[in-house]
Amino acid sequence: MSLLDALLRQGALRPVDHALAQSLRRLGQQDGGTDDHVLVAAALASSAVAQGHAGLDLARPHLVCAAPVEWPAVGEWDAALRASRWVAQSPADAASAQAPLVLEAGMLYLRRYREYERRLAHGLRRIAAAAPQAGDLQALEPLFALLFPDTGDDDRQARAAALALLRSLLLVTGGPGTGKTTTITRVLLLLIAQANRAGRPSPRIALAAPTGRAAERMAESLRTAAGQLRAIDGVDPILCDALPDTASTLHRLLGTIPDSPRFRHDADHPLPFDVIVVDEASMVDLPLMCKLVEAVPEGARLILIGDRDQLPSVEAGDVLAAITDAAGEGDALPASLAQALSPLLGVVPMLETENAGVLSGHRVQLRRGYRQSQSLDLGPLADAMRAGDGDDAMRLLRSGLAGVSFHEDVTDPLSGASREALLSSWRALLDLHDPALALQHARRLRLLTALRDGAQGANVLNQRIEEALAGTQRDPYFHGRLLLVTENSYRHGLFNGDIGVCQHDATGIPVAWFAGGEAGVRGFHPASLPAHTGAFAMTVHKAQGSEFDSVWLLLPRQDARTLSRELLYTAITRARSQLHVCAGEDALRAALVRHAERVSGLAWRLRD
Ligand SMILES: Nc1ncnc2c1ncn2[C@@H]1O[C@H](COP(=O)(O)OP(=O)(O)OP(=O)(O)O)[C@@H](O)[C@H]1O
Repeated sequence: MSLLDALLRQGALRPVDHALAQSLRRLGQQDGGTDDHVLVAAALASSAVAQGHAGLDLARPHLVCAAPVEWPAVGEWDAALRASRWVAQSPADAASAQAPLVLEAGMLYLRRYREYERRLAHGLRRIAAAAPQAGDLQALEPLFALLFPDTGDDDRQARAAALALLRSLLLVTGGPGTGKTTTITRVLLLLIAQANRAGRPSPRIALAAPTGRAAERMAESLRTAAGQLRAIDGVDPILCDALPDTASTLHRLLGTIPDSPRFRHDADHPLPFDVIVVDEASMVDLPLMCKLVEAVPEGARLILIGDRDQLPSVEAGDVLAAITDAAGEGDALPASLAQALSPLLGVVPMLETENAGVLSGHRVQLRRGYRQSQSLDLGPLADAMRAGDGDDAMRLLRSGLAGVSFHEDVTDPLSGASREALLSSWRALLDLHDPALALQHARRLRLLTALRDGAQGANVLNQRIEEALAGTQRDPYFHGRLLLVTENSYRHGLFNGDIGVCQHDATGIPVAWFAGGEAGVRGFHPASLPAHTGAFAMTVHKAQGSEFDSVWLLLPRQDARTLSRELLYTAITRARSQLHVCAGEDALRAALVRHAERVSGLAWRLRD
């Protein structure tokens, strides 16, 4: 039996992956057939994209397919692909310009994804290469000193702000509460001051994030940070007035075209902004990042903010990780840059070479956490999980960190002692009649799970919670039910990940309320809503970009492929003041061993 048939028989391929291989087999029949190695690689390249990889790494097919089969030797596979008419080879293989597959640097891509990767790398290089007008940095020094009073070798927030003045492309990465938004607000204020001093109008600034909820949070944090700036003696309030106070989704920023994968803004119709700031960049996938970067106009700045240790985007990507890898880990700056920034930063570590790569000196990793909640000591556990250190994570969980409760071996938090703790919080929603208050209350508690389906999946958990709150004969939109929107609807202004609450009006008619709009809340008839589901429990993937006062994390009884250290890290860092972890040691350790690694060629495309 051929390897392709064996994979199919084992259920290791989706019908669509198999269909691609089958069509190549059929088309190749007149020319003496297509090698089985090529067919398998084609099916796996298609499957790879569905699993978030940019393509198939021939040396690591197990990342795409866990079937217990013997994979072809890399050399043999590579030779078969090179000999195939379906496979174009880099750099430019004119003879097979229409080939559906591309082989490059040991990776087999579906042509479209290789193009996204190539175009994204090209676009990032273009932005990084543009040096913005620095102006007189000395003149900005008094404002800079007010905004960053602790400037010293170790103040990375100050480093990020100073770099933003001289760089068109900047990545600001860091864990929750490391001051990413605070820093960016100050960066924007400096850019406004810089323009005004030079007699130019304030820059046109766009704030965006991949989901509606993340955009809302970004705008909220920015408004808070702007409020803090106004309180600093000596900061001109007119500069603060020029700060943006709203953010949109990336889709809205780029302008969706109904039934088209294209956007209104692209390379030919660039975005009408001078500074584009994107939060939660780890959630942006390869095609979207490519389209965004291409729409950044010549001379504009792009600032990407994110936490690379979080779960990568569901779609093909892990773009942020690849870009940060290309930018390098170190803090040292090329000598010319370090010297240029010395009026603001004093002495900074310098690189030994000026040519350390196109993205060197374009990234700052913020390390110090500022959101110190007395009640929640998450830092050490987050560090252990990020590092995949099972021993340390188990020790910390068992030792009882402030605000962290470990319910070891609990596989069902909806039964036993924890049941009432969870239900009583949600029951309070049944008695609230003010939608704004109910939405606020909804942020207090969330049950997060790694799975969508099965007894420990979000769907079943929601059904059980809803039954406990409103009975078996319940109205599907009972008063107090929480809803999660699962698709973007521009018509409604509702986006994947938005949370709403159902309330019955005085006449008993159900209305689904969501945050937003002039009044702070917007009501919809439930029948008119875009696709949605219950939201008392949700998957960690859906919770990305949101925070809750109290998080209950449930891990599956047995190891599951979706478990990874990134999933655990993302889940626990959603908690603001209390974290409950319901898990067994085996599942926890298995999750921490697994790295949600994504195959991508972006880092090498950006490196030289
Ligand atoms: N340099 C600083 N000194 C004191 N407090 C700070 C500093 N930087 C940030 N903070 C405070 O820390 C808290 C978190 O800051 P901020 O919201 O900017 O972090 P963040 O990294 O954007 O968080 P998140 O990942 O949740 O978006 C805020 O209350 C902010 O005021």
